[in-house]
Amino acid sequence: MLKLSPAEKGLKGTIEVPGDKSISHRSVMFASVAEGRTTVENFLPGADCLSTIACFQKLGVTIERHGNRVVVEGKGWNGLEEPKTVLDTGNSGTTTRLMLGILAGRPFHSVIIGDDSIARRPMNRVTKPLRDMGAHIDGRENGNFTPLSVRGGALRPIDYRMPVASAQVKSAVLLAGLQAEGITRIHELQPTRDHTERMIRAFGGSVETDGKTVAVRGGQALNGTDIFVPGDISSAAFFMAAACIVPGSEIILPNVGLNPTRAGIIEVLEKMGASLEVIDRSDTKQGEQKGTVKVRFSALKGVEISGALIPRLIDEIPIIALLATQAEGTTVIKDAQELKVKETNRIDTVVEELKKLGAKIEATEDGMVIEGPNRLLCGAVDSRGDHRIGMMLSVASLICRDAVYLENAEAINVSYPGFFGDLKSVL
Ligand SMILES: O=C(O)C1=C[C@@H](OP(=O)(O)O)[C@@H](O)[C@H](O)C1
Ligand SMILES: C=C(OP(=O)(O)O)C(=O)O
Repeated sequence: MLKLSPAEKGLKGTIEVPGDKSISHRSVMFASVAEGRTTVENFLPGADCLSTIACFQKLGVTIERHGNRVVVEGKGWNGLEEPKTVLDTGNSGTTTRLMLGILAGRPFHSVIIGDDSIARRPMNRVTKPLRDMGAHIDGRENGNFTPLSVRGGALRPIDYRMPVASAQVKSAVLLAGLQAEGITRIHELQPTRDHTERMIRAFGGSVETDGKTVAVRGGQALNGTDIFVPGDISSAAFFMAAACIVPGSEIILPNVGLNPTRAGIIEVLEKMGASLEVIDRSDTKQGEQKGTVKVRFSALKGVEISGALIPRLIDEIPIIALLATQAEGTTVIKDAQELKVKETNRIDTVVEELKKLGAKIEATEDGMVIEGPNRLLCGAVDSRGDHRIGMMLSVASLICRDAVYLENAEAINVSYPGFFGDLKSVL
């Protein structure tokens, strides 16, 4: 159990958060199926992205990592080989679902397993469209849960109307579509993060998008390239929130990814009245936006968050819930039922863990309602193996009346291995 003490003064300083998790996964996946060498700079060495590297190594791809620099020797789609052992995706939904899209078109057998959390997360959202495209996928409960076994092969394109707003589903179908003969078209329920689309273009491919529909032609050549991964806005969000709620704080976060399909947290903070500034905006070579975010302690007010905004901040909802406990008035989060199928049921875990600290928070069918501001107390809390819950509770401890004891803090390594070091640097 980790003892976390309240902050004695405002948080001050500069934190360069590690590389974006979504982009790091995709960089290794695309590099593995492209022709030639790809060098990835500022790769996130979190447990999830290391699972992606290990899986593609088992598929016969030469991948070397030196800290945050990864070099992949791609030999094209046909360079992937039948793995001799199971592919372990660990705690990573992104690895599991996107890799299924790649394996769906490969003419060999493979088996995917993950940890206990992955074993509870629904996979039929990807196995269904991939089966419709011609892949043979089986698994527990008719292919809904790991372990999953895949025998891929010749795929036909699909015109797919997504039943959920999920970038993982969209990306799995796009990766299968790149291997199908003809044009695969995906109609999104709501726009979701578009890193896969940007990555296809970065590797020399083409993809058409109009904000609602994404279309890709199969059989395109993808070529190795150099990738720079911007900092993860989902990781930066924990320090943005810490700065907002600890009196006297001022934190500077350079090099944060600001892709508009991911940057909903910035809009919410502005709506809540946070003192926040974005400067030095620029684009990476792969067309991902980035910039420096400066945040100061601020008086916050409650807001309503719903609809198309939800997919643009889905992973930030746990930390938004904490912010809401310190905001004047009521915060209502709706249309967020997808939270139930993350690493944990994030509606229940957020509500139950924050209640232990005295928060006025209630779960609803598709989100939560929070009343603020209220002083948080102290006590023992549990990440329950969910990295984002672990980081949210660590930030909460900064404003608690007394020490907080955090169980399963190591889960944070999934997306932010240096989290506690970075936090200490601004205390
Ligand atoms: O595509 C991605 O990289 C991700 C998409 C989101 O999941 P869904 O697609 O399930 O919404 C997000 O929650 C996850 O952390 C990463
Ligand atoms: C939901 C998450 O990741 P994944 O789906 O890749 O496990 C997350 O990082 O919050």
